[in-house]
Amino acid sequence: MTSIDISVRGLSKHFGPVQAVRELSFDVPAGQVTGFLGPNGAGKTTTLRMMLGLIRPTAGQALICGRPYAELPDPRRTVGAVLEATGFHPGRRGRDHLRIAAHSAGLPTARVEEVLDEVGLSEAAGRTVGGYSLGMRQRLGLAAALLGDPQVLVLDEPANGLDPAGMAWLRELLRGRAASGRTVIVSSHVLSEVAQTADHVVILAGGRLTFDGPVDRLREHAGSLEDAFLRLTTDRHDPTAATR
Ligand SMILES: Nc1ncnc2c1ncn2[C@@H]1O[C@H](COP(=O)(O)OP(=O)(O)OP(=O)(O)O)[C@@H](O)[C@H]1O
Repeated sequence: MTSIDISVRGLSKHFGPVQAVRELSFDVPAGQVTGFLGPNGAGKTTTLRMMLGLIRPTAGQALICGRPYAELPDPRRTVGAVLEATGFHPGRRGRDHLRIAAHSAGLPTARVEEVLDEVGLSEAAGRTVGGYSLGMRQRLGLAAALLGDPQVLVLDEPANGLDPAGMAWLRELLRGRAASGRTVIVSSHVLSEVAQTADHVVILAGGRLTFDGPVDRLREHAGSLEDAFLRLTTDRHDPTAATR
């Protein structure tokens, strides 16, 4: 039986009158890449932030390895997350950013060179982050998330700023982690970006779940993946759309 590393149950979030996430329930299995998809404003980032305990749900809960994020005994080794490739000190070298992150998380600084190599930033590690491209900042964020070699990786739009070679590299890295039994959830508003990487897809529209199942089942919804995605994100009231 597949083990479940993240379970979301009845999760809702209102920001005043805005219903960002509505009664969302789904599981993220271990050993797979789960694509978390939906158009702009669908509620993806809000859901990921609730998973990571950064915002409080209006209702429901998200559990990681059976517990709310705040109750994980060793969160840095359990979950690595990249929500946005910002917040880096521009005058700090890439390597120093990771050393500080490792130190403050109680992780061995020896991991820094390993993750730099893993994300292809070893050569640029001595340069200050202010001179990094968006793609390089994405790689640095990912390196920080990998420091604790976590079981679960949560990535919000990690392909932003990556060139085609960078996308191919990211795909391989995520597939490799899933193949070693770890869990990856990766959000995107572009289906084609994750279709080749994901085994499992969760789609949101207007804060609601419209699809939850294997990528192959998504293909059965329409002639092409793009048609399926459009159908599932523009016709929110189709009662047959949400599948398990
Ligand atoms: N702090 C906030 N205050 C008020 N409204 C918010 C807040 N955060 C998100 N929202 C609203 O919640 C809805 C969902 O936003 P969210 O960022 O979760 O969507 P998303 O699917 O991640 O979109 P994108 O692909 O554009 O990043 C949007 O209508 C957004 O404007």
